Amino acid sequence: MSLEAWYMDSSDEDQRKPHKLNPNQPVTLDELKTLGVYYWKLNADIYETDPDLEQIRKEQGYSYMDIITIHKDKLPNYEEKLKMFFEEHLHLDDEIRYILDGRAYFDVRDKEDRWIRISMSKGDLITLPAGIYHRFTLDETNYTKAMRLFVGEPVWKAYNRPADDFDIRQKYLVSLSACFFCVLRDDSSSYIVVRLKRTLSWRYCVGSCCTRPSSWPRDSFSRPR
Ligand SMILES: CSCCC(=O)/C(O)=C/O
Ligand SMILES: [Fe+2]
Ligand code: NI
Repeated sequence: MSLEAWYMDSSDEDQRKPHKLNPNQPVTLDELKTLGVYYWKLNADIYETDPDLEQIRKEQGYSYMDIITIHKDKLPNYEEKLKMFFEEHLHLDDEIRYILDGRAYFDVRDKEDRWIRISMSKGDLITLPAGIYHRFTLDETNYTKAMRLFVGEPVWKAYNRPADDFDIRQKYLVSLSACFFCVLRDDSSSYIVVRLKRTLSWRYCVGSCCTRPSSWPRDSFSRPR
């Protein structure tokens, strides 16, 4: 099964509840991709030897890895950390998390500043771009075990909102706007537009709109660095 995401209600009830709207307003992987959020499904039963995970780590340069267990009996300063994780914040680097067991929610802001809740369970690997406002919470099962990946030495520092003056935040906002060729591409599938897109946009666009080379599978969410 694929990952599930939805727009959140605005109730102050327990953060661990799903907080779906009524009726539910789902968010697709393609919509998440336009925010710079990428997703892979892996086999977490074989994470120690998984060639697919190895390939992602190699391609994306995720040289650092550790495992965090978030449970009241396992994580020192559990309550304090959960509170910190649920404060709206950004990081200067991508946040890459692979759920090995249990469940959790990542909430991200969309372009209109609405909260999207991403439900993560065993086998889900997600990347949140540097500069995106987000937060994390356990769900009502109160347990998850996650692999944390990082390019180079990890920097865990979180900057709580407001952090709009940070360069990384401004860069992220720029990356949200689609380039001319991508707008053209989405409006037309004619041969000439597809050719234009292939020859120009991937080379020059800095946006999250055109980050997938044609050789990559349609359902792959990998992106070149
Ligand atoms: C599943 S790891 C804990 C959450 C975290 O590290 C973080 O930065 C949330 O935004
Ligand atoms: Fe683009
Ligand atoms: Ni974070």
